[in-house]
Amino acid sequence: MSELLSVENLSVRRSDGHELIHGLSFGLAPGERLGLIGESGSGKSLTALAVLGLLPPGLTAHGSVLLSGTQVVGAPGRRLDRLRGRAASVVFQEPLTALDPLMRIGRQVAGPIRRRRGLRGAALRSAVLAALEEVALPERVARAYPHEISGGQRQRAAIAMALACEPALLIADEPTTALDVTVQAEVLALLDRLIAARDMALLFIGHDLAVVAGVADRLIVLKEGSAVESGRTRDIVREPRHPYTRSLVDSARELEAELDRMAP
Ligand SMILES: Nc1ncnc2c1ncn2[C@@H]1O[C@H](COP(=O)(O)OP(=O)(O)OP(=O)(O)O)[C@@H](O)[C@H]1O
Repeated sequence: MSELLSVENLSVRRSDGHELIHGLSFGLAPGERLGLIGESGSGKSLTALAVLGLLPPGLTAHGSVLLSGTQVVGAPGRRLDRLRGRAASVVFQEPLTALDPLMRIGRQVAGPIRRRRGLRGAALRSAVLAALEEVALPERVARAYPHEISGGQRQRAAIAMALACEPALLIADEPTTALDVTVQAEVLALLDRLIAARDMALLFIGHDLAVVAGVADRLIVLKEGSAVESGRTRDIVREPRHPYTRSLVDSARELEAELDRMAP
């Protein structure tokens, strides 16, 4: 299978030379689901941003990131603009970062649909409603401003915007961490269904093993900017080799046992 994303020896450095990500390598084929797991500050978000060529000022990527055959490291912004959305789009932890507070949801979802599919007028309006329906949002949400809907609905709207570009790869950076547990489960099930239906590849980032293992077929365990373990999710959960991975598995099991005890 040809690779959609090929990351080779990726490092991220600060301008003073301090390295935050140390030589990561991984690949993703169409339809594959990879989870990046690690504690806060382990470098998950920087990896996602480096893949999209979106590192904040002062940080630089080194190595190679081939996204749909285009080299992202060192590429001019214009070339990457064409790639973002189509090759890969992203859903962040906090949906408000993706949403404009002063614009109604319908207009925001319309933006990427117009750019990607060139629709206008009535055709654009019905495509927006279809996109909202796909993420189980009622029609009235189109007329709402972000602050008028719930956190779960905002994240669904952000997912609709990310999917409107029909990306081959969806990067989801802690997409449910800011949500209540029940809403979290609904949004995860929705993502799972949409990704399967569109045969998209997924790079799913999270700190909660139970959540990441539930969506990803393969895992990379990150610690202090390095991959300490990688492999099939099933194998890692059954037989973690690195002590850090073992601690993640143990705490996920403890939580599970605790929930079992609390269950009526
Ligand atoms: N703009 C920046 N300038 C300097 N250092 C940064 C910058 N952004 C992140 N870092 C540092 O890089 C390291 C990795 O950060 P990153 O945000 O990728 O972690 P993370 O695993 O995504 O954590 P979280 O789960 O809290 O989002 C951290 O030590 C962080 O302090």
